Amino acid sequence: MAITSVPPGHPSPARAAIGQAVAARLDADPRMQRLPSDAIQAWRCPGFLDDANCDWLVAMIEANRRPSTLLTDKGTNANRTSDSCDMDRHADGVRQIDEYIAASLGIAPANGETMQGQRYAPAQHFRAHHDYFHEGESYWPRMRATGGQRTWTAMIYLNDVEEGGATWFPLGGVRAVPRKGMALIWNNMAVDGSPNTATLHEGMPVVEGVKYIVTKWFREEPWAAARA
Ligand SMILES: O=C(O)CCC(=O)C(=O)O
Ligand SMILES: [Fe+2]
Repeated sequence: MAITSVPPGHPSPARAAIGQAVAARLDADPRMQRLPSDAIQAWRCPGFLDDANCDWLVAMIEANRRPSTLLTDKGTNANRTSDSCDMDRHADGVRQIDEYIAASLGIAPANGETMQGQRYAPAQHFRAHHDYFHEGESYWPRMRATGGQRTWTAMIYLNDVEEGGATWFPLGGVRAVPRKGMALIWNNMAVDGSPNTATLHEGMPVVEGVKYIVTKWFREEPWAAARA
């Protein structure tokens, strides 16, 4: 996930096929709005999750949050200053939301990593990064063996933020402003199935208020921890 100058990975027909199938499904879903970009495939979906489920997830994040960690050879936690928590995928409520997100993308729930909750207080942010794994970094063999690349990301904003906290793709030309219940969904791969460097994105600093989100990262294959 660190930003390096070496190519982050290679083309992959399997990932290209996943990208095509999910994009076609989202384009056919009247709830989804494709975001204009030549460089990345991204959709927003206002009202994806209802208020009661958003409030329930916020309460879970409040109960379980701890300072965020990052998977990288170079980064430090200064890159991600929010609090995070893993949502228990087996818990009643989380499982249904997991399945709802997976069904919306048309990806098997088993390919989804554990849903992550995040809370950003004023000035907290998630600096520019890619969600895919850099295949040159030391963690890659371990990731390849446990589900492979992160292909798609689905994020849900759980509240309205007074000011700040937008998700910005500076190379993709996309900026999403948090709205309670809105989903932001994007393909981390390019059309040829290689990691798309233009998916670089950041969670901009919250200026006023608190920002809550949940993120689902989907692997190209079933995620090892979910196979058990
Ligand atoms: O907080 C945001 O808007 C971005 C979060 C993000 O990039 C992630 O969870 O991977
Ligand atoms: Fe991200």
